[in-house]
Amino acid sequence: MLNVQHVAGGYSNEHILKDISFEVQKGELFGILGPNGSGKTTLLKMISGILPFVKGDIFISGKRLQEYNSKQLAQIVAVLSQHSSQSFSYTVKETVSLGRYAHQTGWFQTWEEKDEKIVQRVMKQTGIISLQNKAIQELSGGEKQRVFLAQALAQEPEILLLDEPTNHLDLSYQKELLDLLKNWTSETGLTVVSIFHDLNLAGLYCDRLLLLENGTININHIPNEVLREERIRDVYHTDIQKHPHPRVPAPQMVLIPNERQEKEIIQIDESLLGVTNEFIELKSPAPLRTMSSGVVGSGTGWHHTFVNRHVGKDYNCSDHRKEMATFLKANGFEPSETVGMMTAVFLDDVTFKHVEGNGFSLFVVVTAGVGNAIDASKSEQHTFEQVPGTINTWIFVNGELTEEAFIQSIMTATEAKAKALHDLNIMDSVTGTIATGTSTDSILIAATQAGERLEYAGTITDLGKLIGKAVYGCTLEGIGKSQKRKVV
Ligand SMILES: Nc1ncnc2c1ncn2[C@@H]1O[C@H](COP(=O)(O)OP(=O)(O)OP(=O)(O)O)[C@@H](O)[C@H]1O
Repeated sequence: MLNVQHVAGGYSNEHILKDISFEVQKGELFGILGPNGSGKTTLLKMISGILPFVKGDIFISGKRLQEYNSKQLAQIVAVLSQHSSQSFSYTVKETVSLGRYAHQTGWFQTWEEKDEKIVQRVMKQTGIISLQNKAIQELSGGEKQRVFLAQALAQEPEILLLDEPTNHLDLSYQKELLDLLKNWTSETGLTVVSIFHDLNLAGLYCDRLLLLENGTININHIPNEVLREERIRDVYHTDIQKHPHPRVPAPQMVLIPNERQEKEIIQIDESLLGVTNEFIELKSPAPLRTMSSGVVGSGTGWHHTFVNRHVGKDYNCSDHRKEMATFLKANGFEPSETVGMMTAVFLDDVTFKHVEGNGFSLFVVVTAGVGNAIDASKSEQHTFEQVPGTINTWIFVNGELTEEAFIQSIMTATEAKAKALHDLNIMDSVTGTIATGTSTDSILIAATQAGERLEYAGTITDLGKLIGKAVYGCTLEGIGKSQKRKVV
C-alpha cells in the first residue's frame, strides 16, 4: 500500500531524514516513534505530499507520489495533523463535510445522500453528533481533535496519516479512537500510519513500529522487538522498564523516576509485629514490593501493611474479598495498601524468626494448623471446599529481589513447608498419604528493595538457604503448637 524507498530530505540543504526505507501493507496499523526532533512529522509530511523530498521515492498503491494530482491524492490519503486549525467560522458539521470535497465534482451542487450518510456516520463514530451545529471555535481541544478526525474519515481514505491522534483526548476517547482505528484496519482494510509519543498506546495497538533516531531508522519491527528496554533507554536517554500488559500480550513501558533522596534503609523484624486475638499485623515504615496469594492485595504490588486475621472454622462468606476489605477498613487499615490473609489458627500460636544473611536479613512469620492437610499429588480425590487458610507464611526480605528471586522464594518456601509436614508425618485424611500442605495455604514474599541485590532464591543460594531453614523451622514449631492445643 505504501512503499518508502531511500527517502532523504528536509527543509533546507541539510537533510533531516537520511535514507528512509520501509513498507506498510494494506490494513496495517503502523506506528512511527522517536524522540522530539527525530523527524517523525517531517516523514509524515513527505508521505502526504506536503513536503518534497530530495532523494528516493514514495509509492502509494504502486504509483509514484508525484504522479497523483492533489485531488486524486486526497481520495486515497487523509491527514490528521498535529495542529489542525481553521480560520473560518465553520460549524462542526460543515467542517466534517469538507472531508467529502475530494469526492465532489462541483461543491454542494453534487451533495448526495451518500455524502450526508457518511458525514453522519463519522460524526457518530467520533462522538460529535451532538456538537454538529456548534462553531468550531467554541470547542475544547479534545472535541476539535475529534472533529478533524471525523473530517479525515469522511474522506473515506485508503491510507490515514495521523500525527499524535490522541493528543488532547481524555483517557476514554484515546481508547475509543484507537479501538475504532484498529477495527477499521481489520474490517475495512484501512491502512493507518500514525505518529505516537505514548509508547504504551503504540505497543498496545500497532501491528508494527518504526523507531526514528536523528532522522534515520533505528528499527522497523513488531512492538515487542522495538520496545526493548535497552533500545528505548538508548534512544530516549531515559530510564524505563518493560513489563507485560496484564490482560493482552502487548509490551508496556514504565518510567523509572530518579530517586529524590537516598533510599532509606529500613529493617523489617519482630519490632514491627503486633499480635492480638483478632489479627497479626506488621506495618512497614515504607511500602514493600510484594508477591502474594492474600485474600486482599494478591499478585504483585507494593504494600505497607500486612494482616493475618483470625476467623472461626465456620467462617463462610459468599464474597470473602469484600468482607475482608470491610474488616480491614473497620480496623483502620487501608485495603489498597494491605496484603490481608485469613486463618482459623489461634494467633497466639504464631511463630517467627529473624535470620541474618551476608548483607541482608530475613524475617519469617508463620501461622500453621493442619486441619485441612492435603497431599498435593493426590488432591483430585478431594472435593473442593473453601475454608480459611491454615498455613500462612510471610517472608520479609531486607534486601533487593529480582523477579526470579520472588518466584524462587515461593518455590523454596513451599518445598520447606512440605518437608516440615513430611517430617511431622502429617497425614491427608482422605488419601491416607503424607500431606504436602493444606487446601487453603497462603504465602507472601515482601522485600524492602533496598540494600543487597539478591538475584536468586533457589534452595542452594544464600537467600534460599535462609528461607528454607526459617520456613521449615517456623512451620514445624507452628504445627507443634497447634497440635498441642488439640491434645489439651
Ligand atoms: N518548517 C521547518 N523548517 C525548518 N526546520 C524544521 C521545520 N520543521 C521541523 N524542522 C526541524 O526538523 C527536525 C525534525 O522535526 P520534526 O518535526 O520532523 O520532528 P518530530 O520527530 O516530529 O518531533 P516532535 O516529537 O517534537 O514533534 C527538527 O530539528 C526541527 O527543528
